[in-house]
Amino acid sequence: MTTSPFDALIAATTTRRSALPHEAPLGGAWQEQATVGGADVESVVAGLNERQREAVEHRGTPLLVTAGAGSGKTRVLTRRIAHLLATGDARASEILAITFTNKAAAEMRERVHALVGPEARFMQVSTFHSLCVRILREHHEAAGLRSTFSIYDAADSARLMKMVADEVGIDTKRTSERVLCNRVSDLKNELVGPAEYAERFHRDPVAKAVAEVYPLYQRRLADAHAVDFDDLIMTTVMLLRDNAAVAEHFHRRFRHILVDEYQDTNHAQYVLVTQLVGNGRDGVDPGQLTVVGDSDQSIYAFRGATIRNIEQFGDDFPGAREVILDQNYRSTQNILSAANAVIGSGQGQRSKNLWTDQGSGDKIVVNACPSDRAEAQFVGREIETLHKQGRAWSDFAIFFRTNAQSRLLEEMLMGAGMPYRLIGGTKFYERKEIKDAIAYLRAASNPDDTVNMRRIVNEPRRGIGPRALGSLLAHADTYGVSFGVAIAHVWAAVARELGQDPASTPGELAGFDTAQPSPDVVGLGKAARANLHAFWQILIDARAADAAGRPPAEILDSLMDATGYLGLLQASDDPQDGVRAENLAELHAVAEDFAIAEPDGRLADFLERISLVADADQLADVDDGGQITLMTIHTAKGLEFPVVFVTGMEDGTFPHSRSLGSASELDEERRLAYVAITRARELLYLTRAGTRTQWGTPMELPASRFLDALPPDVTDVRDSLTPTERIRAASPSYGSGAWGGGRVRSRGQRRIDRNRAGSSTPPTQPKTLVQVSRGDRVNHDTFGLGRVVETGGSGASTWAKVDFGDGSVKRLLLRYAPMEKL
Ligand SMILES: Nc1ncnc2c1ncn2[C@@H]1O[C@H](COP(=O)(O)OP(=O)(O)OP(=O)(O)O)[C@@H](O)[C@H]1O
Ligand SMILES: [Mg+2]
Repeated sequence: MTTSPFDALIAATTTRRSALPHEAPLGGAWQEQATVGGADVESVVAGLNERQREAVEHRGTPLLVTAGAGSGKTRVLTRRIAHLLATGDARASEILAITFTNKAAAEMRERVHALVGPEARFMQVSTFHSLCVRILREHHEAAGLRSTFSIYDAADSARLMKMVADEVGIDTKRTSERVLCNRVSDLKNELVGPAEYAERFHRDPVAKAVAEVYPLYQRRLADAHAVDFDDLIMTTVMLLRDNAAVAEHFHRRFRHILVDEYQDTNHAQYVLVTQLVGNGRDGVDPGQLTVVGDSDQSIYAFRGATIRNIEQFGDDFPGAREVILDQNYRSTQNILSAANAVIGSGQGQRSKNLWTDQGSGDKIVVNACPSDRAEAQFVGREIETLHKQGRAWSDFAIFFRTNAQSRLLEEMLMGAGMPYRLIGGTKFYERKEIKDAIAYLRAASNPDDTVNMRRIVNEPRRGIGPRALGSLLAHADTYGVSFGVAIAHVWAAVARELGQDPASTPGELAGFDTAQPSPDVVGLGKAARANLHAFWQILIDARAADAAGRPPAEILDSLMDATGYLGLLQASDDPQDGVRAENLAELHAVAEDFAIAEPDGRLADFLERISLVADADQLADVDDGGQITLMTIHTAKGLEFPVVFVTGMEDGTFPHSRSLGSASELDEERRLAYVAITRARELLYLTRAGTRTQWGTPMELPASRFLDALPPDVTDVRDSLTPTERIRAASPSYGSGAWGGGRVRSRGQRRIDRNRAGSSTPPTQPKTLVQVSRGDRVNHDTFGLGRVVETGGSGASTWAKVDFGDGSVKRLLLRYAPMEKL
């Protein structure tokens, strides 16, 4: 088995003990200790300004560091850890730092390492999710889980939700499984369990549906020995709440807890932090908590993040000290003035005053291009020119609001032969063949994982149609076993028919207790039975290989070969199948890399590793060999680049069309604009397109309202529109005519995935206005059923106030609202 990071922590403590000079005068451990002792406290605080230094040196009470973007919050956290170690105030194993992405965690570990030496590796730096996985794996029994529990990502959860909705007879055409998943996710982020939710009074039908599916969804997850992403946090919170001994263990272990990007923590994460800090009632002094954040960079409200956590830090942790940083070290003054102006133009935001002593720098280029294609070309030309002037490719980042915008930019870069990497986007792990291959690995690792088992049982086709599927499901139901075990029963029956003894295969490999009688599944054809037998045997062989310590890459290869999955792709003359086969080769490479990093890593460890790869982590995999970075603004949080292009600065693109009906969502878009602008160190470009093709229809969009906020003296406005285009693009009402014939997407297409950073949500398709008047009943994609209580405005700016029950009345611009009249 792999050593868990916690084992490493324990080892660290042991090392320190045996590393006393009189016990071990020579050897690695002792030298390690010498390096730590040798870290010089002064060098750790060198170059910090007075306030930063104050935060780094503070001891004794909880500490909140608030500051605008680029003022050194993350730097303070890193230096503070190094300072705790260098002064001997803490051992590395007593430190827990929580970052937003795994990439940020790796960076922090590296920086501390550079400051204090190898002891850094014994501290725990991770994201909330990775931390919880580790806690749950370590205490799985107390948490009521198997050690090999699966982690379902958003797509797995949606598929499970679909099955559950079908089971209870909820029409997912009316209330899509995504909507149900989002609601359940919101509830989990608020730590509201299924029983508690069921007790509430629900007026609106979506809420009623949620109350119905939530308990069953949880039961099906438990049946499959799986947890979804939100469960990771909620289950850990329950574990620490209900199990005092486990909680005390962590209070003793983590004496210093540091959280970056605190403005983006949700309620569940906040509770987790307070639990880890402890309250002293178990006889262990509360841990020392340090959090840093910027409420103006809160961009995850859609995942339940709340700046309440920052605003009420003082109440939550009495006696807390607050340190406010104001000097920015990242950007030029022009960039900062633009950021100040954009954030200050919101209603809900306080004014910001970021400043630097680095000088005003170049002006911000604002350019309107005739089309999205022309915009991509403009970006390409600028990058080429700057590159010729000596800038490295890695200096450039191109941002967009939604992933759908990346394709044209990619085509342009590919066409021009410029090296780039796309972070997020068509995510590797979301490709069908990759999901299939991982489903095979998961099904091998956990025979009860129903979602993945069902995904592959007929993939590639092995004659398991709806009828055979029905027989298997009925069997599972009758005998109270999982879907996988139903297949195992077929395998056993066929084996007996072939004169073999199923009991000669150990239960861990077969997926059920082979010593017990296994009833046959009724209603299956001969071919289906033979195929299921072969299918299950392949999974048994994979389990045997895993048990024998074979590396995950090898298990993957034999699964792909034995099932014929790879063979079919290779034999196909569809070029896309060729790409799919290449992607599988890429997955093989991922597994090999894993084996290098964790030579003893088993299949379950590999699966855990890949379920936690956040989008931004792809950054870590690429050397800085000079590539332009393409990413959504959400994934850019915390990062910085010398030259930044923010594209798609149009009302309806950015701010996103979905946000236009709600002041609070518009404020969130504004904060996103502030995050985007403050990533730039030296040069900033804000570009927009007069027409943009969305869902196959070219649309004319007016300039983003965020551009209006920019102070004229810091911008260099280059307008490549013709005068007519300019007039058209300036008139919001013009657009609605052009959209008249727009294709209206089906409901399920609109809101794709709220759970994912970088929001891959495609812009809502503007369409002919819904005509509604007071009293009409409507169905909104996200909010469900409601009644119109007021209407106003005219033409493209017609709005309606809709009461969706739950006490929520929303004002929606009809032009953008994904809503139909009933
Ligand atoms: N005292 C300082 N002297 C020189 N450079 C500094 C100082 N403090 C921070 N920096 C640099 O300024 C940049 C921004 O710092 P950092 O990333 O820590 O800011 P932040 O507040 O965490 O930003 P964000 O809000 O975007 O996460 C980094 O390049 C950092 O190295
Ligand atoms: Mg930061």
